[in-house]
Amino acid sequence: MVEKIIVRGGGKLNGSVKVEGAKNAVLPVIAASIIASEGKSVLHEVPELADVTTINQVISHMNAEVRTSGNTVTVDASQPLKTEAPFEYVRKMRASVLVLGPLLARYGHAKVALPGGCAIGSRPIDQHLKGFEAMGAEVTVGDGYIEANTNGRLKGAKIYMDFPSVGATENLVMAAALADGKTVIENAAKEPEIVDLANYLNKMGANIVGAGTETIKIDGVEKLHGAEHTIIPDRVEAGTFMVAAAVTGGNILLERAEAEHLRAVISKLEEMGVSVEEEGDGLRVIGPEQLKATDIKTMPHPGFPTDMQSQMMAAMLRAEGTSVITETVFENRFMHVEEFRRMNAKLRIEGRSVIVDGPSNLQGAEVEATDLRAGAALILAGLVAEGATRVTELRHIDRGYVDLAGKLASLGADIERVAAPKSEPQESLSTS
Ligand SMILES: CC(=O)N[C@H]1[C@@H](OP(=O)(O)OP(=O)(O)OC[C@H]2O[C@@H](n3ccc(=O)[nH]c3=O)[C@H](O)[C@@H]2O)O[C@H](CO)[C@@H](O)[C@@H]1O
Ligand SMILES: C=C(OP(=O)(O)O)C(=O)O
Repeated sequence: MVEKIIVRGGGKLNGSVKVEGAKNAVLPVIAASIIASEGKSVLHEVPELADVTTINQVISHMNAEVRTSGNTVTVDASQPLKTEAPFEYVRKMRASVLVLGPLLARYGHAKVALPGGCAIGSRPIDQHLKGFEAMGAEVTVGDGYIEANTNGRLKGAKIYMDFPSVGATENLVMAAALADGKTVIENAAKEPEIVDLANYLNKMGANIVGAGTETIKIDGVEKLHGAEHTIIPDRVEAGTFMVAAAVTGGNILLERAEAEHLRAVISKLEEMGVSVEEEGDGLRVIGPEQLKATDIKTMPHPGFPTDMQSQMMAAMLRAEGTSVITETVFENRFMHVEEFRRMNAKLRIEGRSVIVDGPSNLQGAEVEATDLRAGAALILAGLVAEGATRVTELRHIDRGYVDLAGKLASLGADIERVAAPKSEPQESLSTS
């Protein structure tokens, strides 16, 4: 069914929202669950997202048994698995490539469709493949597939990553967990989701130290077993609701939000005049009457996260003065700028930066979610625009947000998700 979200700008948002388990933590954790040759894994706080359905389909296709009950997912991968992930899944979700490391480590073979480019850039996976090769795998790319093979176990290796890639770090940590000997990954990504994955793997019997720092050391073991694990809260979902409070001058309690994971976002919001205080197991966020301008540069963790760039741009549109936002992680993550312009936003792209002349007098318009965070950012702008904003291409938003419209409505937003008339063009399926 083709749907759209209609949001009408107006009041301040008030109330509380529970933060879901993190999309970017649960995807590698479910991928990692297929390494276990014994026992089941029981995963808690698994968000009901389209991407979670996709990764579950990928591993079910390989013969893993996946059971979902509310926010708990049980994975039994103890039976022999197929070692291939076809294009029909990888085109829906690039994170499907995270099964490469576990399959290669457990079976010495993996064949995964090559992910294409996507709305935010070309996103190569050379750092993943370079690491597998350093561990002794032979990697070939052809006919739209990546195929990796090794004779016997992978070998522990010293790997220097040219850039602290999140996905490459995850793939290599999973592969190294079952390798013969010690692996040291230098210039590793330090994101909280890497720490969550390492904690889960250690519960499965792995021997990983240093996750969350730039050097991760892994002593390979011969086999891993299923384990019970609770997924960390989603810092990007939390950050998105923080911006909702900021732009509307609202007062929102984010239950289960983890301040430690959100340092950069919190300090930038504070510079803009937003109050953020720890309360209970979460964060209370209070927006000011008038936001102030600020400058932001996206960086690998603990720098400012690229996944919050477009939402912060929405906040800058409401801020007094000139803000500059610079994207250094992805080559092309400004597709939302044109959509904001349709809403009468005053902003321009200069190279890798966007200059925002605030505050803009935002007006509702028909806009397209060009990627999942861009979609969220357009809704945030719609919360403070005059009239109705209609956001289409919701499949992107559904990849990463559980019932975003429903949660905002529960905080007092005038927002609804409706079926679009049949005469409108059907959504096409493209690489995410
Ligand atoms: C499922 C998941 O967790 N997705 C997150 C993950 O994506 P993902 O793991 O794809 O992001 P990476 O950290 O790998 O990519 C960052 C940059 O490095 C480049 N690169 C990456 C790998 C490689 O082999 N070669 C290469 O050139 C990419 O094109 C990109 O420009 O981290 C990103 C950066 O925080 C987030 O925006 C995504 O939400
Ligand atoms: C870019 C994102 O995700 P993915 O890497 O899954 O495309 C995101 O979560 O903002």
